Order: sequence, then structure tokens, then C-alpha cells
Amino acid sequence: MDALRIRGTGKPLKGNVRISGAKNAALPILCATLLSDGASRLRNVPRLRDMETTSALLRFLGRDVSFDAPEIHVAAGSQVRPEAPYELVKQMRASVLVLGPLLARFGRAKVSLPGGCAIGARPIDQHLKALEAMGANIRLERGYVIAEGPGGGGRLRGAEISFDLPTVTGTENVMMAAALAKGRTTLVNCAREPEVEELGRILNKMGAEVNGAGTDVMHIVGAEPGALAPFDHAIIPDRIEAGTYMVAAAMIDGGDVLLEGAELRDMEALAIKMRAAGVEIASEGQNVRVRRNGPLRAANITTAPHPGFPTDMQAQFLALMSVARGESVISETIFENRFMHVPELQRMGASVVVRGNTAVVQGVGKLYGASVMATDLRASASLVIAGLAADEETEIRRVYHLDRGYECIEQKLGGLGADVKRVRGAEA
Ligand SMILES: CC(=O)N[C@H]1[C@@H](OP(=O)(O)OP(=O)(O)OC[C@H]2O[C@@H](n3ccc(=O)[nH]c3=O)[C@H](O)[C@@H]2O)O[C@H](CO)[C@@H](O)[C@@H]1O
Ligand SMILES: C=C(OP(=O)(O)O)C(=O)O
Repeated sequence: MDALRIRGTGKPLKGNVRISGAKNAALPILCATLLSDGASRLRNVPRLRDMETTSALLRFLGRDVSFDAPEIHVAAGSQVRPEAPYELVKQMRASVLVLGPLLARFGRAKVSLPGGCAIGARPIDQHLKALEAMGANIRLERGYVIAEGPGGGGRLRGAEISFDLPTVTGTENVMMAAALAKGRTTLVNCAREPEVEELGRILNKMGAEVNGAGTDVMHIVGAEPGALAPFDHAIIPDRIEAGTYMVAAAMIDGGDVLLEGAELRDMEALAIKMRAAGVEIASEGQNVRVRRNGPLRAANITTAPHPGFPTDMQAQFLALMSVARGESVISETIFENRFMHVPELQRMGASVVVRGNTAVVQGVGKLYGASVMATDLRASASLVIAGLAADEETEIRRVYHLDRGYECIEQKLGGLGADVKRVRGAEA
């Protein structure tokens, strides 16, 4: 397994970094290609393990996929197998996003339950409840969701659905199902993430009628069977990757980084907290400038669905607060087990106490390089960020988590002056 070695140079990050396309936008959009035949082209796709996994899944389902980053081409193959096996789903929970499109398009789907993961249980009851409201018959058997359209494989019908809580992939799954359902679907209490809005744009490009994507109420009029068209689309920038570099730039006084192609509009909650901590954040044309000039102040955050503070930035912000002046309180309200980075950051000298869903961080003057273990994607990112500001060497093991979500991280950080090396086949 690969590891990353970071030598803390004490020097602030400086320079430009290009932000890649958004992983969490590309995933549902790739699944939306199942709704039509013909050849779709997706541009600005990041070179990530999750994109490889999705390509493998689409191939398994019978699609012809060629992935040559930053483009993916998907075309209909000769046969369809509406089944997502455990082997692929366990590598990436977002594989569950094939459920809605398969069911809507082919009248049936068999998709492995994703199972629990490091950050929480992550049930999919809201996805299933909504599809049932659209007429699907769903049963769980031997770890699989087995779903059929009404009357043993018929067409889903539009419905009125109110989610018990805003779920990102749940909203996306149901949007794709509604895009081919008969009649009109109303979705209430939808997730409002920019990636959901982006999926709405794609479905409209394909010929469905989606209104309100990006707000909490959506109306979708399904297209007739066979009427959705393939698409050509460039993915929006990855706000979580951008946010991660924003935090990295602020770790050491004097940091000055231009995030090329980042969209500040999608990162307001983070930017406000960064400014409260004393970091300058401003749009510069199509880019975002991050500058730290002076001490960092403690700031409290509470994660919340968009437009609130993103849970996917909590670990990185906590790493930042570990070197700020004073006490900050970090509350995680989305996932029940998303402080896995804390014990590793403690090994590096961070002073953090976790009680339930809250972490209280006392900023320290210095972090120390250590051997640490990545446990999930964003936890890994927080360890990288801490390693930048630590003395001597930090070795981060199990970087495969990081490779799910950060394209060329060692090159990108290297371009900003950091000393980061990948060690192939390091001890697990
Ligand atoms: C591929 C992708 O886009 N992943 C993102 C997506 O994950 P994902 O879509 O899995 O996260 P959700 O928005 O569904 O989860 C939000 C909360 O709802 C709960 N829940 C969800 C569905 C359900 O049927 N029942 C239920 O109880 C979850 O356990 C969690 O507590 O949104 C998360 C929250 O912003 C991000 O951290 C992930 O990076
Ligand atoms: C949790 C994440 O991804 P996933 O939903 O694919 O696990 C993430 O992107 O931070």
C-alpha cells in the first residue's frame, strides 16, 4: 500500500494550484448516462480511484466506457445487466447511485447494500422509501436491494415525496428515477448541494424537466421511455478539493495561494469561518486567492447540509484549528463517527478532546511529525494538512483513501513548495 511522506519545511505554501472537477458531481452524472443510449462525454473529470471504480461498475452493467482523464466517454453496449455487485459497491458507497437510473430505465435493479463505513452507518432508507412511493417493489435479500417497477418491471410513476432529512445521494437517486417516471414528481426537503444542482442541469440537458434543483423543493416531469438523449458536459470544480487547499494554504503564516478555477460561491460557509480565523479569502476573476498574514484565531464550526458548513471539510478545519490561538469547538451533526482523525492528530501533538459529536480543540504552538494512519478520505486530508505544519517527517499510511478524492495531491502540493513524496508499497 502506498504512503505519503511529508517533510515539514516550516515554509508557507505559495503559488497557484488548479482545482480539478468535482468527484461528487461526476459520480451521479456518470450514473445518469444509464438513462439514455448513445454516447455521452464528460469533461473535466478528475483522475481518481472513484472514477475508475465507477467506470468499472458501468462496464459491468454493460456500458462501453473509456476513461482518459480529464474525459470519460460512455456509450451503450450490446447487453445490459442491471446489477451492482458487492465487490464494486464496497469500494465506493456512491455506487448506490445506479439504483434509481437502472430501475427507471430497465424496470429492475439488483444493487448491493453499501454496508457501514468508517464515518457512520449511512443507511439508504430514504432512497428506498422514495422509490417505493414511485411504485417500486423493493426487498432486501442477502445483502442486496432487489427492486422492480410496478407490476413486475413496469414504469415508475411520479409521486409526492418528502425526505425525512436532506440526503445528497438520496435526492440524486430519486431525481434520476423521476427523470424517466410517468408524470410529475415533487420532492420536498431535498439536499441543496451544488452537485445536486449540477445533476439537475444534466437531466435537463438530456430532455427531462427538472425545476428547483439546488433548492429544497424540486418538481420533475419525466421524459417518455427512450426520449432522454446523451450529453456532453464539463463538470463543476471540486469545492471540497478547493477548500482543502484553502485550509492547507492557511496552515503556515505567509501562505499565499491562488486556487485556479475554484468557485467561491459554493464555499461561502467555509470562507466565512476562514475569515473569522484571520485568513484573507477573495475572488480574483475565475480564481480564489487565499492569504494568511498574521496569527490564526480560533473559530467554532457546526457541520450542516449545504449551504451550511460541509461535513467533508470538518476534518481539515479541525487540523487548522489545532494550530490556532485559543479554543475552538467543532460540532459534527451529519455523520456519527467522523472524528477518526482526532487520535492521529493527537499523535502529532494536537490538543483535542472529543465528547459525543463535539471536539474541543486547544490550539498548540507546534505539531510534531509522526507516523499516522489514514482512515477515510477527509481524515486523510487533515493529516496531510497537519503534516505540512509539523516539524520533521510525517508518514501517512493507507493513502488509498486519499486517492479516492484528491487528484495528484503530491504534485499539487509540491507545486506550492511543500515537500511531499509517495512511497509505493509501504507497510500497511
Ligand atoms: C458521493 C457523495 O456525494 N457523497 C457525499 C454525500 O454522501 P451521502 O449522500 O451518502 O450522504 P447523505 O447526504 O445521504 O447523508 C446525510 C445524513 O443522512 C443520513 N441518511 C442518508 C440517507 C438515508 O437514506 N438515510 C439517512 O439516514 C446519513 O446517515 C447522514 O447522517 O453527502 C455527504 C454529506 O454532505 C458527504 O459527506 C459525502 O461526501
Ligand atoms: C465521504 C465522502 O465520499 P463518499 O460519500 O463517497 O464516501 C467524501 O467525499 O468526503
